[in-house]
Amino acid sequence: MSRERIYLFDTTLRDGQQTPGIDFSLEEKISIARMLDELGVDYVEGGYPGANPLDTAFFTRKRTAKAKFVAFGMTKRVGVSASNDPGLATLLRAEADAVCFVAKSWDYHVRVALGCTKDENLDAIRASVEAASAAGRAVMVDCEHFFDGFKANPTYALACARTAYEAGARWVVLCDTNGGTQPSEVRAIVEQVVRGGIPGAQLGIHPHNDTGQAVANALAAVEAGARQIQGTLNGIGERCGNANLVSLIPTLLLKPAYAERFETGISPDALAGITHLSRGFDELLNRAPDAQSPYVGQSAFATKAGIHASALLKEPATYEHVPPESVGNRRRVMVSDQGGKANFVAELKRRGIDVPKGEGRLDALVALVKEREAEGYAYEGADASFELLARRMLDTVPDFFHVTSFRCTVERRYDANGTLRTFSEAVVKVLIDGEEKMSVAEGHGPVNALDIALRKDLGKYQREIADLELVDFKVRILNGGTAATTRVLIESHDGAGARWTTVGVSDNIIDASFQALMDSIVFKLMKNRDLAGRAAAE
Ligand SMILES: CC(=O)SCCNC(=O)CCNC(=O)[C@H](O)C(C)(C)COP(=O)(O)OP(=O)(O)OC[C@H]1O[C@@H](n2cnc3c(N)ncnc32)[C@H](O)[C@@H]1OP(=O)(O)O
Ligand SMILES: CC(=O)C(=O)O
Repeated sequence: MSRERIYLFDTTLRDGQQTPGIDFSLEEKISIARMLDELGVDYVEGGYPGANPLDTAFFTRKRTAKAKFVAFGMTKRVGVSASNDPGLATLLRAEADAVCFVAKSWDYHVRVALGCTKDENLDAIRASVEAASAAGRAVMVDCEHFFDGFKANPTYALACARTAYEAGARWVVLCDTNGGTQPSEVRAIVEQVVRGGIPGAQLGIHPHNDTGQAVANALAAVEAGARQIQGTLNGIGERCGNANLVSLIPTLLLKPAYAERFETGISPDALAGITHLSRGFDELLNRAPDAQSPYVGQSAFATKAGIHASALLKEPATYEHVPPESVGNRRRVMVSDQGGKANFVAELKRRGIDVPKGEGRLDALVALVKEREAEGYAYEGADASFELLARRMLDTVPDFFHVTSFRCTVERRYDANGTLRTFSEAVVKVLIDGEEKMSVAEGHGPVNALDIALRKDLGKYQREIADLELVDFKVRILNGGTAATTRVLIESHDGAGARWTTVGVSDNIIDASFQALMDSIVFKLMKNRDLAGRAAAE
């Protein structure tokens, strides 16, 4: 049975640019357009030429090789002809394969926002579509607020959509601009539009995520007949975002309900690169990826639960809805107080430690981890501290050096210029091969001073830790008050590109930080000797 084609339209560079806090540079727009082109979407909407110099510059040449490159803009203004509308002229001068107009389709907006008659708006839609078609562009019309408009005045909303279709638009796109429409309403309204004379093969959906259902709304529209979906990478977009193409694409390709009926332009290889793409896009946005993101998040195929891990390791399908490799993600069986022996055996194996499930020392390790987690440690996020703990119990960890004491002071006083400042100083005494070394350092705060002092003179190990860097420091107070237990997580990396996280817990924040720092240095020394860290680069 032949499958029907679903067309994917990406608006990361236009609606995504309307996300609070997101502002792409020209170079970023160029590289995102390339990423989308390689992914295999059908349309890349580049922005709004004429709205700002950057978007105008972006449209001085076509930015995609395979995908159709789309310029966005509003329909002509009422009161001027299409040929005399400066906004429309800029749009048609843009180097693009297609033009996507935003048109009003809610009579309330026509009255309040445009301040014109309903017929004048219909004329503007018709004239704009005809002008862009005459200029050789494929035309799409985003019917803004279509669903709210249809609920208020179905005859007029449908008239706007039909005007666009009859004037020659290739796609009429129904927008849930305010994002409040529910999937059942989307399905019912799209069905009525198809019955109202616009073929599904020319209908698209542009859902917003204000009730967390943009993806569900896109799928509901497809089920009702629409064949174009507009969305963005990682779901960015105005307010709560747009339909997340990174969630939609795997669903369309992997779920039989869609995969058996429809095809898209996305290849299985591109699908297998989607985790990498999604995380690379977050990197470009300079933000941490959402661990719980469907399909591509770090936790999407992770389990802490002992009962799950035990079955998962027998047959992955017991707890996985699709194979993680199909989207380029990986299975993670984590160790924590929720885990049983199966979690530990799997995680230890990944780290190169083979231990049978019946081994007594394994029971002791599981019990120790649960006991320490009750005290406040969290090993699921502190891979290196877990590995050191396990190796101390099941293997060996060399006694590289021994810190005999440390002291930190914080002083708040006026400096020589009369400015009130804080000064932090640390003194660390270390025993290496029976020889005691003392280091003193100043830092931006006590933990920084301690870190500098600890790493200032580690004798024969000094050169080995030169490329060790602390990249993140997280403090969590586990119970209230100034006498609270504090958990510190430190993320480190080295010149070889490996990353690892260590944990310390104490009722003193400096002591908790010190434990995490010590684990990080010992782990690095172990890693240098190939005694640990086989999983640290993953
Ligand atoms: C739902 C969406 O996401 S649509 C996309 C929204 N994105 C953007 O607005 C980003 C880019 N926009 C801009 O840079 C500017 O708004 C511009 C350049 C387009 C227009 O700027 P200005 O001319 O200064 O107008 P301003 O932004 O103040 O107001 C919008 C005008 O467009 C009119 N307008 C809005 N939608 C339409 C439409 N579909 N067709 C015709 N006119 C429209 C409004 O009535 C208003 O006109 P008015 O100034 O006579 O009241
Ligand atoms: C066009 C658009 O972005 C919207 O209606 O939400």
